[in-house]
Amino acid sequence: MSRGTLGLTVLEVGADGVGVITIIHPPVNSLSFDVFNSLKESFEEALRRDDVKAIVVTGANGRFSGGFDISVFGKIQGGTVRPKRGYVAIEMLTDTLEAARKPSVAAIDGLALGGGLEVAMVCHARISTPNAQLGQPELQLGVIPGFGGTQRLPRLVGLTKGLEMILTSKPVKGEEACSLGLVDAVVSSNELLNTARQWALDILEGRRPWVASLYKTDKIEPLGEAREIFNFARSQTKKRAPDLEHPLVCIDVIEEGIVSGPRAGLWKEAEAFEHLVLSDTAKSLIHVFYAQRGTSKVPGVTDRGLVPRRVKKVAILGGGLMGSGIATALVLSNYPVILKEVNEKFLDAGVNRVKANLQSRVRKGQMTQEKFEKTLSLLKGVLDYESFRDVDLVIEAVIENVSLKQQIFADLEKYCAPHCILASNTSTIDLNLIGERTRSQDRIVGAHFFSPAHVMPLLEIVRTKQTSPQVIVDLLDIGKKIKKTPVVVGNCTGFAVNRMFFPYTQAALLLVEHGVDVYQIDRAVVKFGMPMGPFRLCDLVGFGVAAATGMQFIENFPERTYKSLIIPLMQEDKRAGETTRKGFYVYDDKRKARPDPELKNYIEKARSISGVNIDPKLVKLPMKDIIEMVFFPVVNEACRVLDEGIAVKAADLDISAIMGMGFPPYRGGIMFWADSLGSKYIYSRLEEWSKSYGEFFKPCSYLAARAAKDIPLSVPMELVKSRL
Ligand SMILES: C[C@H](O)CC(=O)SCCNC(=O)CCNC(=O)[C@H](O)C(C)(C)COP(=O)(O)OP(=O)(O)OC[C@H]1O[C@@H](n2cnc3c(N)ncnc32)[C@H](O)[C@@H]1OP(=O)(O)O
Repeated sequence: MSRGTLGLTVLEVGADGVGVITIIHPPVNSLSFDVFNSLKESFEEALRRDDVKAIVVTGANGRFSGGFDISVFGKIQGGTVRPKRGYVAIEMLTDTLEAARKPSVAAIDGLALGGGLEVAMVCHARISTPNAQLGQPELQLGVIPGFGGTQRLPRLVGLTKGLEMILTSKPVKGEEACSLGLVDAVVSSNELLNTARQWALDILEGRRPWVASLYKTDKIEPLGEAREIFNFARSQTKKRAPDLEHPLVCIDVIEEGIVSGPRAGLWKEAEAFEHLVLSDTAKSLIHVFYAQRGTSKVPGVTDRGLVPRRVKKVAILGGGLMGSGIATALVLSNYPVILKEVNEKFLDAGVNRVKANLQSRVRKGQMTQEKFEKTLSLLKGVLDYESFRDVDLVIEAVIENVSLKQQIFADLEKYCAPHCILASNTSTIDLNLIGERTRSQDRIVGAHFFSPAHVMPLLEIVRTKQTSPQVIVDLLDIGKKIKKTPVVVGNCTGFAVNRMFFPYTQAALLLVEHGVDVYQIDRAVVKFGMPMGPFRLCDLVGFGVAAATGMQFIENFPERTYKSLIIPLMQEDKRAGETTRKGFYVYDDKRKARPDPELKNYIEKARSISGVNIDPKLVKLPMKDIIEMVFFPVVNEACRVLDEGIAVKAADLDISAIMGMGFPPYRGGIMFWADSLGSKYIYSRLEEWSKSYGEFFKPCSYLAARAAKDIPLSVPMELVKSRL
């Protein structure tokens, strides 16, 4: 047995002559250097000992391994750890484990991801359970598989599938892995170890093949064909992620192995990995990995030892777009749901929306007909509150009308059990106001979903000063169960995401009125990595929604509102965005957007009414400046949100921006990106623009204070106080 502080492996030798090496590093058995060193020692011991004839590698507590220990990336980036090139991939895995004179079999339960799968692939066979997940998700972290995965996976499953698995980062489950040739047999968890032991002995005695996957060639196409596959993958990758370097490097590395042989491929992989791990993209994506997990750690709430209560049944009020989307998300995660509407017609429409959402999954092959029936049977439509007595959570998703919501919450208090959580999906109305006519303030909470609610990954959990920590812990748990990333925020107009969205749209409108081309802004923003520009998004959301949300901000934050007339003028002409086929763009039958030459008339009219002149400096504004003028006001607002305590930490705003606004994850989120540019720089730019274009750009006091001492925006306040 070898021990390390960051995990270890244990070798146990059975009477059958099989040495079982177990990776132990909770919670996911990640592979730190301690684990690797211990793995090498355990292996060498197994090879030395005469009572060991064959080896099985497995992971403790039903998880093979979640891959290389991601926390080590930070140490490599910080220069405190400098791994020797090729040490793990070549010296250890290839020349010690794969080349061993005793056969080894990987017994995979739970997870074999990244480095975990790479360890499994150097074994001479793999047995997995049906639910095991096997994959190479490294590209999601801005790196490539670095322990031989680029070479072995394509040799086991074929080039096309290997490229697909690596480029999409999507894992496959046991059965599929078996049909692809990635694993050799699928058995239940109970049978896993015994089957793997026997398999290892069978290899030893020649009853099963002894395969070194690095040298397999039977699934690799002839060179000409392989090159075509690589070129196709390159062109698809460039289309999907034009700004990212690492997916293309990954294709080059795989190709090197096919063209020059797998050992050359391993060396190229090692070299590329070393370079990529230090890239800004990897730093950003690794930050996002931790930030995403950090959203469910809320000081004063999740550190009290509270256990989430079991939510057995949920009721939803309102079967509109939001209500039906939320219902879909819940039934998809096996929650029985009651959907309440005010009359049969609306109820039918609501239920049909849920049905359509589920049917679209069946059409896309993501759900069987049988599962569809079963999932839909979890939904029950009702017209009154009678069946609300045994629900544990209600989510109100009716129209944004204060008195209606107040009435609903007063009714809920009468009909629901005292423990039932009373949540509202409001995106604008103060929760204190909504609960004014109840005495249930401690169980009133916001559950703000984003449309379409069954697709968008973010859930804002909005707490008031009275919301009990238990209710927040319960909602965090439900959020995770329905596969959302929950972010806990304070109660204010717009919460975190809409607070950031508002200046984004406003800045874009301000620029247009001062002379920047609408389409140039959208192009710059898309080039920056957003899924679409602010104007295309306005068209998609519809001017009605955009204007209604805008009004909330104008009322609440008048001093920093830029009042553009472009949208109201278009609305006067019955242009409302994509639904009317005319907005900032015009749309054809297939909803394809084209620039509209008539748009300039509205812009000119808006300018003349508001007395705004074209600024020659802005007419040919470079891309970089467009991005800064659109996003620095967002940074400014994010600073206010943090300063007011609406968000708990900067990383939560990074996740809110990525999942709620579509901010490019490879830039690490809004605050992470801002810190890469520096608070001083952002402050000086905003200050300069506020002189030319008004209060809208005025840097807030949080930003000013940080800039004065050049302190990063994301450093927590407690750590900053002494420096300010
Ligand atoms: C050279 C090599 O090719 C490079 C690599 O191997 S890179 C690593 C590749 N592996 C990955 O990308 C897997 C990343 N992990 C995951 O996707 C998910 O954590 C998982 C599917 C393994 C488990 O998911 P889930 O059960 O929901 O638990 P989750 O909350 O995500 O993780 C549990 C804890 O394990 C940690 N963790 C997960 N994977 C980790 C890893 N590879 N390294 C270090 N910590 C890890 C998480 O940070 C979290 O810590 P916390 O409790 O302190 O917040």
